[in-house]
Amino acid sequence: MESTLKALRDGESVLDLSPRSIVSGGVEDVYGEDCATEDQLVTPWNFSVASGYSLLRDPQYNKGLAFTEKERDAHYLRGLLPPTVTSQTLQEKQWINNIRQYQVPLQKYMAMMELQETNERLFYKLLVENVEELLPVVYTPTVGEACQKYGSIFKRPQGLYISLKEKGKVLEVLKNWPERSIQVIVVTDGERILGLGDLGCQGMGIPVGKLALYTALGGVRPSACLPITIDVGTNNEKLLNDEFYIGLRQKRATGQEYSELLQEFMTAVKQNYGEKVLVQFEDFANHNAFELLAKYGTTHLVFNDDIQGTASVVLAGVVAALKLIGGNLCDHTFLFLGAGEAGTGIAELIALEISKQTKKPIEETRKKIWLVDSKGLIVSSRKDSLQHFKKPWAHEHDPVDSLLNAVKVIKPTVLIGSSGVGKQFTKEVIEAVTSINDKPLIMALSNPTSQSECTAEEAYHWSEGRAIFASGSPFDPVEYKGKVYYSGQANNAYIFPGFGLGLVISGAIRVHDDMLLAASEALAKQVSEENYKKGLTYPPFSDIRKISANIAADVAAKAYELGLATRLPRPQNLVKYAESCMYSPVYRNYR
Ligand SMILES: NC(=O)C1=CN([C@@H]2O[C@H](COP(=O)(O)OP(=O)(O)OC[C@H]3O[C@@H](n4cnc5c(N)ncnc54)[C@H](OP(=O)(O)O)[C@@H]3O)[C@@H](O)[C@H]2O)C=CC1
Ligand SMILES: CC(=O)C(=O)O
Ligand SMILES: [Mg+2]
Repeated sequence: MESTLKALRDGESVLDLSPRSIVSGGVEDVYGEDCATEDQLVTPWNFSVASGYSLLRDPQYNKGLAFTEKERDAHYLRGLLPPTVTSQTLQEKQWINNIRQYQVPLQKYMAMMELQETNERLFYKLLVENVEELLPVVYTPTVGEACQKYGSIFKRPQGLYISLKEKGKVLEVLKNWPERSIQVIVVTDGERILGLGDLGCQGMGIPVGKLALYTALGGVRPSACLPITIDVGTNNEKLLNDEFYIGLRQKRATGQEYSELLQEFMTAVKQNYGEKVLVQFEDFANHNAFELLAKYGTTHLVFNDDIQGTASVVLAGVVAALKLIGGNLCDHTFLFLGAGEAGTGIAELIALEISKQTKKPIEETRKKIWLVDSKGLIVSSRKDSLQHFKKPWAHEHDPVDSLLNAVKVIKPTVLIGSSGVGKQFTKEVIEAVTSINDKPLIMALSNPTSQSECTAEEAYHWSEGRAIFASGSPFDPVEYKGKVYYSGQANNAYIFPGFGLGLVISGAIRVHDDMLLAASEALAKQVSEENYKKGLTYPPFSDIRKISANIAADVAAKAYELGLATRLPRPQNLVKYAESCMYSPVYRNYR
């Protein structure tokens, strides 16, 4: 046995070693796995060059039946594949046919994950070319269900898990990841997964899904993307008692223990990947999210998707909607249900944009924006007990206990849902906002679909077809009184892939609010007359690669303008440059 292992190590041929009977019965295998008794140690052998069998099992290089005759000869694939040679296009057709046969969304999700794990380029080609159909599968709403059931559907690990057990060893853990040149990290601690709450370690579905979109929608190479889940425990009793739960079985660590792990993580990230790696915080609970962004925003290239990406996408949708609802941004009155990351993040960016447009101080422009939280309208008499991120929105007003009453007294022209709680835009609420406006702009941002403040059907029916509606998770077109209504998807997926690409291609070292405004403007500009005619305030996702290239170009331009870009000299045509940097999932030929 030892001689066999030595031969393998030394690269000698072991193919002539015929299996021999051994004393304990059975047949000796050359790797020593099967013949070892359970208490003996075995060596987990692997080959370092992807060829033959290992090439077929390498998701980065596998092409399945699309390996050419020449490649089959050159890479020891003869006999490992049936004789047919197919094209990537035919494989795509086969996969989409198969996926369409699954009735259950979670089965579609699992099939897509299986493809990602076995043939990465085919996965991305399928996703890029069927983006409107497959986005709801790999992303919201289905990813929400996948996270809830992550433990029971778990097959192979994806991404990197950093738990409290790794405290003091985070740099070593990062070094276990097979790729060295990482450009984008999406990290969660699983405490606020969509509107589904604390899913602990099972939140991993979110960084994995977001990074799949970084590649498919924004063209960042998959090997440059690293999904990370930081596991500090969970307060979700159901998961703690679930035999299939994959995370630490303890209550969440908080305070110093939490911040020390995060500090170690952020330090290790910079040490391992350098100054220009983008860290996207995703689905942290708001009691950590704002603090992490403020703390690391000055020392790292960090971006909070829920606060900043959402703000940028919603501002774009509101600006685009002005063509349909009339007026300038400063003429509108905004009312939010939900004053957390998404709500206050959006509110602040709208106030900033109005301030820039009107040259009025932001303290002034905030006054047209009102927020309702679980305790009612945020007003000055509540100021002392409010979390810090709500305080700027505590305007002078009598207390108002409910959303419906807030609509009646504030008389908003724009109603935005960012509460994480479904069905809050009731018939009465939508009727009230419709009674004030000819065309009310209603955005139900909460994900997944089950948490949406209302459905598209409810918005159009209860407003008698007058609402301009967009939602965080997609809804099918709705027919009302013989007319078909199309709603847009107000989701940060429009922004973060292009935004991140812009940071990466310019070598930006910090994120600045003006970049968010630039991304927002770039997105709003992409809404065409044809989209407006359908009542849409976002362009279709089918154009997302072009949209992302435009967003990336404008974000990069802003980074150069602000002196935050390090990739010099600045490319002349940033759109073309962004496009040229984008990953294409078409198969490569192997020599
Ligand atoms: N479409 C998109 O692109 C995005 C959508 N989202 C979605 O937005 C939702 C919220 O996310 P986020 O802001 O990060 O969450 P947070 O937990 O930070 O904020 C939630 C807010 O909603 C309030 N709230 C909760 N329940 C009610 C209720 N019954 N009535 C009134 N207010 C209520 C909370 O009030 P209190 O403070 O009093 O507890 C809090 O202010 C999620 O569903 C998420 O999926 C988020 C990011 C992007
Ligand atoms: C879309 C998103 O980031 C969220 O719902 O949290
Ligand atoms: Mg999120």
